[in-house]
Amino acid sequence: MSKLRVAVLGAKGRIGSEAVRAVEAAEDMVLVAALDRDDKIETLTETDAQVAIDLTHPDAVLDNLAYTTTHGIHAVVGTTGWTDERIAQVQDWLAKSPATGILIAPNFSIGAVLTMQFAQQAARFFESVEVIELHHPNKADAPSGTAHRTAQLIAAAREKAGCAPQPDATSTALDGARGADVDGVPVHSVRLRGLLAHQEVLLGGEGETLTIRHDSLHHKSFMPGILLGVRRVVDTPGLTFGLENFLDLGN
Ligand SMILES: NC(=O)C1=CN([C@@H]2O[C@H](COP(=O)(O)OP(=O)(O)OC[C@H]3O[C@@H](n4cnc5c(N)ncnc54)[C@H](OP(=O)(O)O)[C@@H]3O)[C@@H](O)[C@H]2O)C=CC1
Ligand SMILES: O=C(O)C1=N[C@H](C(=O)O)C[C@H](O)C1
Repeated sequence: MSKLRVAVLGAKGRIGSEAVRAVEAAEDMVLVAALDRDDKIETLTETDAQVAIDLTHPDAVLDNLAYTTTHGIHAVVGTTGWTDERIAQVQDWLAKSPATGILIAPNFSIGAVLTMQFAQQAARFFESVEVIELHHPNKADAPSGTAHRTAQLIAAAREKAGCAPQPDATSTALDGARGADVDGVPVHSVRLRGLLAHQEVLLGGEGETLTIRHDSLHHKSFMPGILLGVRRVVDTPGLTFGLENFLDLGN
């Protein structure tokens, strides 16, 4: 069986450099390009890349996807900063290149994906729910893509179940004290030297609380998900949002 021809964009970055090692170590893949800022993206077509893994920056990812999609190169995207408008733009490009697949995953770690699933399941049973994400201080975006997605999933589950708005008597607050409001769910961002990527979902009801916590302690935690994404995206045309779609979770 021929090996998948894979390129990494953001190859010198924290997660990109780990992805380069993971692709090199994968028996069914060959690394054909490792590009970073200022490298020319045309290398992707020159090296006949089948899949590009984008781990760059929210400011760079759309230009990269414009190129890959136009040239029929599948993409596995970990870069954050996704809004409805940006996703609609990607869908437009895909409509003109219907055989191409793109996986955008807010988080490639299995534990983080499960955290999102558990939070979604639990959300309707508690009056209150808030999300705290904690990351290294070099992170560009806040809240994290994972926390943003977690809050969206929680809000959708609560709306579907007809939950009342969360209790909160705050009538005076410093700017930011109650976090960012994502569809009615407060999301708090901590940036702290020594951390990598961590998230807590706090749920509270009368006389009880439930805390769902996940910790990524090393960038290796994201690699099995990225490699799975590469293997699956080549047979999955169109946009897939979230690694859970490739995990056969049975829901
Ligand atoms: N989905 C997931 O599971 C995960 C997602 N991420 C996300 O991945 C992204 C990268 O994170 P991280 O590795 O920590 O960041 P880094 O800043 O360490 O790495 C990003 C790299 O991409 C380079 N870069 C910038 N623009 C381009 C471009 N146009 N083409 C190619 N390379 C470019 C940067 O260069 P320069 O330094 O010169 O700017 C840098 O080397 C973030 O959005 C982060 O949130 C991170 C971990 C897990
Ligand atoms: O920047 C990071 O480090 C991470 N980014 C992703 C996010 O914003 O959710 C995934 C993980 O949290 C690590």
